[in-house]
Amino acid sequence: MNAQLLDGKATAAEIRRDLAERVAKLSATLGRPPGLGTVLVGDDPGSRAYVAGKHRDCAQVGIASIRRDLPADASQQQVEETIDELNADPACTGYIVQLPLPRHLDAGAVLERMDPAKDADGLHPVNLGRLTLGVEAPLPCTPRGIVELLRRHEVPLAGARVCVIGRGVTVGRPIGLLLTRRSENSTVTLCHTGTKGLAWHVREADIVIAAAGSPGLVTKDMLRPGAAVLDVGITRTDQGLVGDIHPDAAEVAGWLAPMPGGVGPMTRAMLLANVVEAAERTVGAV
Ligand SMILES: Nc1nc2c(c(=O)[nH]1)N[C@@H](CN(C=O)c1ccc(C(=O)N[C@@H](CCC(=O)O)C(=O)O)cc1)CN2
Repeated sequence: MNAQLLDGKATAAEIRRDLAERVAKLSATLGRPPGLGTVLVGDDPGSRAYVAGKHRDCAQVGIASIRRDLPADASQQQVEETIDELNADPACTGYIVQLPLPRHLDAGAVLERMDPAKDADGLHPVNLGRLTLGVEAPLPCTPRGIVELLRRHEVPLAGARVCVIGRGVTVGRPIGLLLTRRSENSTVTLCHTGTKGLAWHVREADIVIAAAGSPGLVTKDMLRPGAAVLDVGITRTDQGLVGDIHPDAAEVAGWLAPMPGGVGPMTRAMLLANVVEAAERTVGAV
């Protein structure tokens, strides 16, 4: 079987073109462009690269960038002061705190201190609560990107059996909430390190979303032929970046979102969409 490519790079480029038009209109209405803030603590190369990518994307669609970089030994108080500053800054439409934070910091307390209306990542407890209740809220970027990618490639969602691997807060937990909404109507099994018989769960699934950070975890023998397979795992090795989906999976998958080029670019595009929508809300356009 030749898997159909779920091309996140091309899809994200389409989304950015649409967003650039909306940003131009918003900038005219507001008298200034919407602004995205980022808070980066420390010098993890991956996190630095993701933040740099976010600001490049902003420049491409006309969103202003506000960047706050703090040293790896920044205190909880310093980080929280930065949050207070962005909460109060009228030029900042929305912002994100790049995760993970260094271990000495209380990430939960940092996220909770954000103004939920400026939470461009949809990771504030209030917004995750709204998502749980089915009330409108900014959606976490990777899960939103996954749903958008599946929809735009017409992968059937209603009634689909979805196996999610990984229970992290940015992907695994919220993707189940999105896919089980009435509008998606999928049935989700959330697998994690305590799951017995992972291969059995994967084989039952029409859609497999691997976000475990375990290189090559899902192999072709585990998959139902024709399944849609999305690789969200990224592990940095001496050989480069490695995903959770073994390359041989392409032989049996019906659709494949590879790493790189699948879900990652969609994560970036959805962050821009969240900022644009937050700005549109301030002018009553949505
Ligand atoms: N505050 C947040 N922190 C983190 C998030 C998040 O959504 N919000 N997600 C990840 C990191 N991330 C964005 O922040 C992210 C990860 C990967 C990609 C991406 O485009 N990946 C490429 C491959 C990697 C590369 O080229 O370096 C791809 O898949 O094509 C974008 C954003 C954790 N932290």
